[in-house]
Amino acid sequence: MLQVHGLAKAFGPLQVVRDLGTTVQGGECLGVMGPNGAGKSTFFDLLAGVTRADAGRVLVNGVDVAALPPEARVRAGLARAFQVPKPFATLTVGEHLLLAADAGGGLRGRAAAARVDEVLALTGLSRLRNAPGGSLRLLDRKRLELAKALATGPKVLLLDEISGGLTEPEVQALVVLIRGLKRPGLAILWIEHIAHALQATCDRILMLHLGAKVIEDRPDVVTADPRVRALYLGAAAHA
Ligand SMILES: Nc1ncnc2c1ncn2[C@@H]1O[C@H](COP(=O)(O)OP(=O)(O)OP(=O)(O)O)[C@@H](O)[C@H]1O
Repeated sequence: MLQVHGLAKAFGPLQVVRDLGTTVQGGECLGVMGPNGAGKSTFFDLLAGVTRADAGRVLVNGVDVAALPPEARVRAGLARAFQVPKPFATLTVGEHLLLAADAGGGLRGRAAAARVDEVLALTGLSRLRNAPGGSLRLLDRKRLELAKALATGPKVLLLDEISGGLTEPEVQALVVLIRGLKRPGLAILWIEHIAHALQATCDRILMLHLGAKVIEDRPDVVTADPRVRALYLGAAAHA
């Protein structure tokens, strides 16, 4: 579903992403971890096309999207959900999703309405279909952020620290939701600092440090790896 080869980006003298590659199949979830400044957000920016890579290929279902602008990448099947959801205060939940199904998914009329119904059910938002965005509590704003990405009909879903700011029970609710999204036609990549959320959801974890891959393996293998433990303990010691 997603193949990344030789991705690289420097900001001036600072090499932020170095020769990064991975493959995420449909039905898989890849967790992305790393200390602050490791290059995680830049990695997603390069996938989504908001930052142009210096080198590398990004294939979505075999189609190289690396030269495309962000909106074309959404139409090619790449969708992203952000840490801080910013819904329109007066648009309803349903209206947000109709917009996403239209602008990002190219759907109109009954097809768009059917997509909205499906996504509302998947994300547990059916009861809030007519609620204005401004009235939602944080967890429901996170659900809406996810739902907007899903309404575009993605093949690859990028989750950018979407647990940020949630309480522990709310994180658990989000984990249940994301686990329920795993299906053959969808590859999920999830940047998160909350290790247990990734362990409960992801098939593999990719650990980044200074823009390069340290390890990519099963969650239990990654969390037991001495390099990973040193990185996180080191980060804690300097915090
Ligand atoms: N537009 C930019 N110009 C210059 N440097 C940048 C730019 N964007 C990011 N950086 C630098 O690139 C490095 C990686 O940043 P990035 O935000 O990708 O890390 P991160 O792993 O997502 O960190 P965090 O966990 O704190 O969000 C950092 O040193 C950052 O200061």
